Amino acid sequence: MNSQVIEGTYYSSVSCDQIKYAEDALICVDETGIIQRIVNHDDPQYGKIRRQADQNNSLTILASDEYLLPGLIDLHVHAPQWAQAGLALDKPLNEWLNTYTFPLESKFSDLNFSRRVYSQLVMEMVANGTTTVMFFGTIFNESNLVLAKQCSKFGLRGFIGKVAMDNPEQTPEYYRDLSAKQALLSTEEFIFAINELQAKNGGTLVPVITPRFVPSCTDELLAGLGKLAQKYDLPIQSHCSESDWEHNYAKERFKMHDAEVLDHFGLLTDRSVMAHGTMIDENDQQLFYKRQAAVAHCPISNVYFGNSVFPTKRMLEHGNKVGLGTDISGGYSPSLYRNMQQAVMSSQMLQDGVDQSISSNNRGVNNSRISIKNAFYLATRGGAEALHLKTGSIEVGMQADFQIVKSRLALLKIDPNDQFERLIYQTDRNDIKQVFIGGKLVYQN
Ligand SMILES: Nc1nc2[nH]cnc2c(=O)[nH]1
Repeated sequence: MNSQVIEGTYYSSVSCDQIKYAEDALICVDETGIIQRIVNHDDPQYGKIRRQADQNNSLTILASDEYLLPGLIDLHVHAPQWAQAGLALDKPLNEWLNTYTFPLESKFSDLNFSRRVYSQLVMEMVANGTTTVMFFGTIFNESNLVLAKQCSKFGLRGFIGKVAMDNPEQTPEYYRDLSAKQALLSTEEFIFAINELQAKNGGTLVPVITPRFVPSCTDELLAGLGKLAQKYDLPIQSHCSESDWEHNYAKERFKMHDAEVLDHFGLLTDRSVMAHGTMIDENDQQLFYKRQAAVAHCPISNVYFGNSVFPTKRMLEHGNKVGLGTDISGGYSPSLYRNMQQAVMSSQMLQDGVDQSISSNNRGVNNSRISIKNAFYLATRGGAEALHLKTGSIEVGMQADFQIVKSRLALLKIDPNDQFERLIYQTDRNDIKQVFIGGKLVYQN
């Protein structure tokens, strides 16, 4: 039984280079929120299915300048940092963390403050067409549960981590887990609490093992978190070789690269999503591939803190798993559209190089440019594959996570591929008319 039928033109990613497009299709969603059937205009059943849906009041008809797209998947968000999005991005990562970010995150022991920030953040993400998010919370479980409840309230699919950080040499006394043991206990309590909430509220709420990054954790904590991930078969998130500073820190402390350290402690698995990776080399890339671990590429944030451009094209060509992240608030924008645009722009700069005093032959890295289709893949299918979720594409059997986008300035008649490119470059929050998660309307503009 269809509980809902959407009639209109849709775009969906088929592979990293290919999109699917159909005009005036019927997207039929069953009562469990799964896409049950897609009926093309020339299908003999089209008229009958449309008529039935119309009679049942379950037909939504898109206007000729509206498009159905899959909901976007944000693989890297620091939820508490929404309160400072756009602040102090001229500082290097280490200074930004110590001067702005740790003091801010320490305020989330206040649950009223947490509620104010998280209700606005979750609403903002959904309004930007994002339907699944992998979040870092804070070290405070009660506050992390406020975030989880806000996700449930809006229906947002939330992967949420209690941040673990216990290294006295790299974290301030006012914002640190008391010990590795306490951080592990608190992580385990958080896993139980999220599982309970998920069982009660339904939707998708998943606890995530979250060592902040290698510098902020002791060996005991990293090892313990690796064991917890294995014991409960959970996703893992952290940062990996985000900047020169982080990359060199791992080399000094462990005589290894960040990726190898994470692997050594059992934190690089096929359920891992590691943010940034701007400094990873070919060996690290092979290791990610071998473990089937994903990278959350955060192109806006990388401009500020990355010290280099992530080699997206190289990773995709080697078959590595890659998705997209806003990295609020290393990235100032909650919009994955802004990040898709930036991913393409940054890749072009990697290809061309940026220092005009170097001859053009030697200035950049050949074959680095990605297309808007590649970027759309990262924000949809790539993210879903990283999280092992059946969402991110408009296909039978997938979750009905959708957005309806209104195209502006349709002044020219152009071909569907060009129209798609324009749509991804031009869309912003105001153009997103409706958002559905699991077939349920969760946002209306
Ligand atoms: N961008 C970013 N990198 C980090 N590395 C450790 N913590 C953080 C954080 O909050 N943001």
